[in-house]
Amino acid sequence: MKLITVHHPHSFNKDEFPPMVLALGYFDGVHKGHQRVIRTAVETAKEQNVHSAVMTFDPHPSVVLGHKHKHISHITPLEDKKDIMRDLGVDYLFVVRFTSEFASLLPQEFVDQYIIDLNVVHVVAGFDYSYGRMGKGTMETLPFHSRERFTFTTIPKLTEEEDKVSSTLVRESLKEGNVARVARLLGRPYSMKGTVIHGDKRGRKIGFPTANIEMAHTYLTPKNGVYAVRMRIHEQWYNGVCNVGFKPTFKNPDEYSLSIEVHLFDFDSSIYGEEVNIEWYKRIRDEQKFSGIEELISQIHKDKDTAVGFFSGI
Ligand SMILES: Cc1cc2nc3c(=O)[nH]c(=O)nc-3n(C[C@H](O)[C@H](O)[C@H](O)COP(=O)(O)O)c2cc1C
Ligand SMILES: Nc1ncnc2c1ncn2[C@@H]1O[C@H](COP(=O)(O)OP(=O)(O)OP(=O)(O)O)[C@@H](O)[C@H]1O
Repeated sequence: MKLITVHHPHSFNKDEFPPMVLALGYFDGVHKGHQRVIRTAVETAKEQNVHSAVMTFDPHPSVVLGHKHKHISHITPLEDKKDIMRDLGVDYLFVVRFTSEFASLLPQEFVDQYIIDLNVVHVVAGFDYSYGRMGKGTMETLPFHSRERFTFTTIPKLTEEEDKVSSTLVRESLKEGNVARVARLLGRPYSMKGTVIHGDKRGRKIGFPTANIEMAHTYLTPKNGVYAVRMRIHEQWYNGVCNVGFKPTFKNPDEYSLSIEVHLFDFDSSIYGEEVNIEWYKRIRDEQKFSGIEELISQIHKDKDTAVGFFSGI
């Protein structure tokens, strides 16, 4: 897959690219709705014997457009998005810098400069895709703006339990800790890359050694609490339990800092500095402040049983 970063105004012209089928969207999460859009682009390109392409933006438009909620954390940070696009068989990934100048392009200017001038012969986007200044361009206006230079496919709404599958719904589900729903929306478990760092070294003493994880990119963290997870180290997956939170049993509110720590089952090696991948499967409970270590230990035993039971059932 070729990665092309584009800064507005660009100076590419048609001859620099082969004919392409282009999927359009921000694609945070590359959820099942996005996958339909991208797979359709890849399949259509194969049928027409041309190349497939995806155009995404960076940073998220909300950062530049001054929305109340700016998305600076991601479901799939750009690095992970690239890997997923590659796995979906995309030939070209265009990452357009979403600047205020780019955002102010008229819909016709966007189509001329970012579709027609890049040698796109067919566009694929979802039913609610919008483009150009104030999002005035829609799938209804695309035939007019296309100047009959390309054709297009509109992907109908994909739903899950009557809700539209969307990046917003994935973000909300992560905020509620509903990682099981997130996995249904993404078509794969939520996953996060990171590095094992040093913690307070208390875990081993209480019989549950934990790997403290520093996230590699700007991931959204699921709601504080305890989860059944899998963690990959050196290509090998292990089951475990993860606590996301402040460890209120041991810390005072003035020293709260968020930690993500994983206790793996059947594992006993030193892994400081290792790069790992965590997959989130099921929320078990809220993080609690226990009145003593013994209570915490007996609760973690129960958490472990819950997670073992969960993994033996799938
Ligand atoms: C499955 C699991 C559940 C946990 N639940 C809580 C909790 O509810 N409250 C809390 O204060 N700490 C909780 N912890 C965090 C422990 O306090 C922490 O693992 C221990 O203090 C070791 O921290 P360290 O690795 O930084 O030394 C949990 C840890 C694990 C692995
Ligand atoms: N559920 C869906 N069904 C069909 N197409 C979708 C669906 N969700 C998104 N798309 C399409 O995928 C492309 C990328 O979507 P985009 O990332 O812009 O928004 P989104 O997933 O709807 O998230 P948000 O919650 O931020 O609006 C767009 O063309 C969009 O119309």
